[in-house]
Amino acid sequence: MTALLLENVNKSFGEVHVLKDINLEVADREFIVFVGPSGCGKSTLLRVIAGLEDATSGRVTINGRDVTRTPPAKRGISMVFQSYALYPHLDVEGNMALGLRQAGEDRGVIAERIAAAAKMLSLEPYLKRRPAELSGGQRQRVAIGRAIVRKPDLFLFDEPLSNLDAALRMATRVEIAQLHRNLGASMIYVTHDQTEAMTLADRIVVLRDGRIEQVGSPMALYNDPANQFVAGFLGAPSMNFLAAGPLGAPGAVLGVRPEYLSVSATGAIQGRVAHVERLGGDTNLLVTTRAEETVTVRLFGQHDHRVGEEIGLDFDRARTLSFDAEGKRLRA
Ligand SMILES: Nc1ncnc2c1ncn2[C@@H]1O[C@H](COP(=O)(O)OP(=O)(O)OP(=O)(O)O)[C@@H](O)[C@H]1O
Repeated sequence: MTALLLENVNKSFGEVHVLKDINLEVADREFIVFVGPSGCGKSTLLRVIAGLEDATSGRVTINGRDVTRTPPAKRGISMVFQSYALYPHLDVEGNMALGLRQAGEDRGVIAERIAAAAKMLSLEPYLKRRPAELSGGQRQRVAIGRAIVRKPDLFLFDEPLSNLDAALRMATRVEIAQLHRNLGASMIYVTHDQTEAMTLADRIVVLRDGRIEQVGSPMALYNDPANQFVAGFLGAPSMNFLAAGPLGAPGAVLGVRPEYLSVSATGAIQGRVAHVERLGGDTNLLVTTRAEETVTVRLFGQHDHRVGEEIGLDFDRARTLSFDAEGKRLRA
C-alpha cells in the first residue's frame, strides 16, 4: 500500500518556481525525512502535502485517494509544527480534544484516545495544565499527542525539535522514533538537521533548489551519494573535498570523510594543525595542508595534538569518492 504519492508536483509563488517536478512514492509505515539547505523548499513541499498550499500543477495522492484539491481537514493527515501551535487558554486535555470535538467525535472515544496518547507520551500528570505551565519539551509532546488522537493516515512534522535545547532534542528524537514503531504509522518529517535525518529516516529525500537530488536509506546516501552536494550534506563533521590533482580529471575532486583519515608521519597529506576540538569521546583536528586546503580529521578518543604541530595524514584510497568538476559522482 502506498501512503503518499507525489506526481510531477510543481509549486510557484508568482514568478518564483519553488518546487520543480517532484515525484515520490512513500510506502505504508515508512518514515521519510526531507532535508536540504534553508530555502530549498522542504516546508513548502510538506505544506503542499498537507493542503496548506495548493500545488500549481501535479497530483497528490494519500492512501489511494487523490487529495490534490481536498482541504487539509479532509486529507487524513495530522501536522506537528515547530511552534507547537497550542491554544494558550485550553489545558493539555482541551488542546488534545479540540480537533476530535470539532469533528463531532463521541465523548467516550475522545477520553479513551487522550488517555492512551497521554500514557504513550508521559503526559498524564499534566493534563490539567495550560501550555504556559509546561516546558518546551512538554509542549511539543502535547502537540504530538494532539496529532496522535486524530489517528491520521499520515503524520507530517515540520522541524518539530528546533525550539528545544540539545539534550531535549535528542530525548524527543528517540521518543518520535519509538512512537513511529509503536503506532506503525507513515510519517514525513522536515528538518535541516542531518543527525535527525540520519537517525529517524527509513529513507531520506535530499532537496536542493526545489528539486529532489537523491532518495535513499541513510546509509546508502552516506556511503554511496550520487553527487558532491549529497556527500557534503550528510555527515558531521562533513566530508573533506580535496583537489584530485594530477591523478584525476581536470577539476576533479576527491571526497574523504573525516573518520577515514588517520595520523601518520609518512602520510600522503602533509600539513599543520590549525585547530583542535576536544569533544571527550572524539577529537577533531582542522589541518591546513601544504596545498592550503583545510582538512577535518575525526579521531576516536582523546589525543594531545597541538595547534601549529606539523602532521601527516593518510587515508585508505578505497574509502574515497571522486566527483567531477560539476560535482557529479565519478565511479571507478
Ligand atoms: N508564501 C510565499 N510566498 C513567496 N515565496 C515563498 C512563500 N513561501 C515560501 N517561499 C519561498 O520558497 C522558497 C522555499 O521556502 P521553504 O520555506 O519551503 O524552504 P525550506 O527549505 O523549508 O527552508 P527553511 O529550512 O529555511 O525553513 C524560499 O525561497 C521562500 O522564500
